[in-house]
Amino acid sequence: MAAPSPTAPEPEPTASDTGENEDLTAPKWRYFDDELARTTLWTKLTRMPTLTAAAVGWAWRANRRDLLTALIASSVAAVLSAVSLAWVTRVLDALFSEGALPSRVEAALPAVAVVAAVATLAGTIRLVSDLALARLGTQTERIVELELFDLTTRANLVAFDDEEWADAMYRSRDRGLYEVPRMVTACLEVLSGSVGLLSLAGVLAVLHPLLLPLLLVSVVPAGWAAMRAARMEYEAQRHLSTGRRRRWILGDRMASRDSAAELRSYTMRDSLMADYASLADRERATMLAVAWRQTRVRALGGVVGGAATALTYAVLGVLLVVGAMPLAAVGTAVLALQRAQGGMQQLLYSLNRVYESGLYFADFTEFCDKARTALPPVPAAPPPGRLERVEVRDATFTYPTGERPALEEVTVHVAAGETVALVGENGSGKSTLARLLGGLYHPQAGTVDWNGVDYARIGPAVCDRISVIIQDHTRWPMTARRNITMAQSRDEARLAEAARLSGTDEVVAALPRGWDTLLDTTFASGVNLSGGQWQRIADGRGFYRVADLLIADEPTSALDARAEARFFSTIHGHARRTGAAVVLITHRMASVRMADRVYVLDHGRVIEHGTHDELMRQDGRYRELYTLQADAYTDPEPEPVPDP
Ligand SMILES: Nc1ncnc2c1ncn2[C@@H]1O[C@H](COP(=O)(O)OP(=O)(O)OP(=O)(O)O)[C@@H](O)[C@H]1O
Repeated sequence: MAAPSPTAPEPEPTASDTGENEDLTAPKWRYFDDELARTTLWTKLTRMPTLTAAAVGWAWRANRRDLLTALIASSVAAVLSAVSLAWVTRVLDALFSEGALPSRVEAALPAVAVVAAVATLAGTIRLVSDLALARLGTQTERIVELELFDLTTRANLVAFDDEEWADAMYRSRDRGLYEVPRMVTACLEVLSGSVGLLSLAGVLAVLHPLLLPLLLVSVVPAGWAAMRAARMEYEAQRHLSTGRRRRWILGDRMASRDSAAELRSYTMRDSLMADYASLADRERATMLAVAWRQTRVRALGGVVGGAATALTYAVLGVLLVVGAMPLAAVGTAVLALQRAQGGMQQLLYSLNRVYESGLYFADFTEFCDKARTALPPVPAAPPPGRLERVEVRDATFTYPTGERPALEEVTVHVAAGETVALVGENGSGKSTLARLLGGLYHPQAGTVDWNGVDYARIGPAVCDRISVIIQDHTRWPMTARRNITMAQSRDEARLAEAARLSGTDEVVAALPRGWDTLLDTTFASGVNLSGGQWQRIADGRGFYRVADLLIADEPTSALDARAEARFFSTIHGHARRTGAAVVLITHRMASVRMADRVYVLDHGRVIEHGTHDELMRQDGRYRELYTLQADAYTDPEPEPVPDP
């Protein structure tokens, strides 16, 4: 396709160019939204026992004393407030009795004292319960977090390449982590709310059995309206969530340092602002519509509820007139019904929360169970000894999402004191083989042995003897020192040596606080490094680790020419200097020459191997790749100068 001429007029950006019409399909973390939208109150009620039991289990593990305190205190407080109500009848009895007002008030005083004392006690106990509940929430959050990260940091690396597993982990981290404590709190609220309602129902039943159906009639309309309004809000949030996330991402791009340069050079401002405004308008319109519909539902609930309350009071009036209930009992019943209405609304709200959080909670526990199956097996062999020889034999490895093997029947070996190079074109399987050698992946067929013992039998302990300079190294948000020492103990002499070998010494010399400089610009004292400087840090990390096998995967891709030359001369001497085995992956063919052996990979298979000289004589892929690169550095033949 011909490139547009620089003078041609710019075509107007279309809606899809600006992202307006992009398909904002529901993201994976809104996994349960459709299910939530379909479920009825009955489904919620039937799933309550299982969900509650599981949540109480977590709370029990978090802090059983707080759990018991919250449970007992909230139930006692609920019962006590019903008891105080029962005593209100006596107060009213005394006040409505025959006689002079002062003597009636005097007669009511003991009951008033009891009501006040019981209400104060109930309030105090409720405070204790609230405190225990708040403590329980944070403690549950803590153990849930620890459980999740314990599993994610121990699971086999290959699990992260499984899309389903990765999605489940994302959901667990994104929602599960905070839904579990919410679920615990909501469960306890449902339990105490139920006790409260039961106690109030008991008071009403004592006053007159007919009051129980009246209670139901008076709370149902308001409860229904509350549920409907909550559902509307929830569905609107669900509908808006993807757009919101997109708006959030756009906002981030417009305010972040990383995208600031491209935003300006590609003049993206107007287009991004337009996208942002259109998403914000859509959100505002939806929320206004919801507010209006909620108001209508609440009004309807209010009218029907008002009618139901009027009916209730009418029945109470009839009971009073026919002498079925004394005036004092009717007064208490009015109070009890009002309290029960509030309690019922709160209970329905908590029930809804239990169910919503419960779905994410169940997903979280399912993920934990799944993650436990992805943990490395218990080692069947003792920790490995000093390396003599690592050997990959007939190894075949396929990624969980891979359609074909990334490595097929690969056999390579490296002995202590040797340097072996892996070469091949992009995607030929070099990094995958490096990860097999590093004990990070295990082949589905064939073996990887350390001194003749299968890595699978040794378990993660094999990593203690290996140092890997990873191609996509991590920029750890820690000090320069910790970026090199990582989890190993601090050794200044080794640190200085690793820094010298990798060129990190030059980087650190220019840092404001030297080794103690924080390499993370999200903190005020943090600094930013260039890509090549980060590469030096990653290389230094590889040299610092005391290891029998050093695997360097593209360790110089970001280095300048001088740093690269120094690195290769260092790494070639490393095996001889330390007695370690070195596996080097690089596209710089000139630096492969010095390796003791070179393996050439193609489509996951080893197609050639030998020394540089042997491979050059074979006239195969190695020679082709080597010559291609060497030619690029050779001056073209000078054109013959024509005779004058
Ligand atoms: N996480 C993954 N999930 C699925 N397939 C993967 C994954 N990582 C790599 N692959 C595939 O495995 C094959 C080998 O990839 P690998 O990274 O080992 O190649 P490489 O030789 O190191 O490439 P490069 O020179 O580009 O670094 C490729 O086809 C790649 O697409």
